[in-house]
Parts: sequence; C-alpha cells; structure tokens
Amino acid sequence: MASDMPVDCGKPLKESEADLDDAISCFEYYADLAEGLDAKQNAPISFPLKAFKSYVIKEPIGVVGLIVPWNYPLLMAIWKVALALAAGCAAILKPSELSSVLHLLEAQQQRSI
Ligand SMILES: NC(=O)c1ccc[n+]([C@@H]2O[C@H](COP(=O)([O-])OP(=O)(O)OC[C@H]3O[C@@H](n4cnc5c(N)ncnc54)[C@H](O)[C@@H]3O)[C@@H](O)[C@H]2O)c1
Ligand SMILES: NCCCC=O
Repeated sequence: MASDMPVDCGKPLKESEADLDDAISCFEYYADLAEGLDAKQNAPISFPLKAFKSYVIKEPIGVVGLIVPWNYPLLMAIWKVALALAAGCAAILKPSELSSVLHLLEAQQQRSI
C-alpha cells in the first residue's frame, strides 16, 4: 500500500512508508482499547437499593460516516476506521476524490474484518 500512495496522491514513498507505519500503530492502539472495552462489558455499578442491579452495557452507536482528506489518505482513514471497528460500528468511508484508488485497496484488505 505504501508504494500505491505515491501513484494515487503524489506523496513521496518515504512519507508513504511512514504513514503506513503510523496506520499500523493506530490499528494496534484501538485493538488494545477494544479489548479493554470488552473487559469492562457488563461491569456492575453499585446501587444503594438491594432490589435493583445496575450494569454498564456498551453498544455500538451504529453506522458511522467517515470523511477523509487526500493528503494523508491512508492514515486519516485509519484514524477513523480503526476506532469505528473497535467500537463495533459499521462504517461508510467517503475518501477524497483526489485519492480514492488507495481506499479500494484498503477495502479489499479489510473485507475479512
Ligand atoms: N487534512 C488533514 O491534514 C487532516 C488532519 C487531521 C484530521 N483530518 C480530518 O480529516 C477530515 C477531512 O479533512 P479535511 O477537512 O482536511 O478534508 P477536505 O476538505 O480535503 O475534504 C475531504 C473530502 O471530503 C469531501 N467532502 C467535503 N464536504 C463533504 C460533505 N458535506 N459530504 C460528503 N463529503 C464531503 C470532499 O469530497 C473532499 O474531497 C476531517 O474530519 C479532519 O478533521 C484532516
Ligand atoms: N503524523 C500524522 C499527522 C497527520 C495529520 O495531522
């Protein structure tokens, strides 16, 4: 994908490689947060009345729309996609018309998620 970015939006290869590294770190960061969220699921909340039980149940907010610029096409997409997926949301990505080919490749990569 790093070598596709210069063709798609004109970003130099070195910077494209750095963006790819950042994107991978971003996925790892949100994957850790997602595991943390799973661990907090159904956490009990103390309640003074014994007849009641309270729990925190976290649910995805729903489908989210993600608008992404051309100058960091991969990284800006991952800043948004990774946390949407980590929160369990389906996402509709609207790339810039100046860097849309890369996102078709990205969609192929993420089809299995
Ligand atoms: N550009 C950056 O360096 C940068 C850095 C950090 C975060 N972001 C975030 O990325 C997002 C987009 O960044 P931007 O504002 O620089 O991009 P931008 O102004 O280049 O817009 C990106 C694309 O959004 C589309 N667009 C604009 N308005 C729209 C609308 N109402 N509905 C559907 N599509 C629309 C256009 O097709 C455009 O090509 C923002 O959320 C921004 O905070 C951008
Ligand atoms: N290091 C990446 C910065 C991206 C845009 O603000």
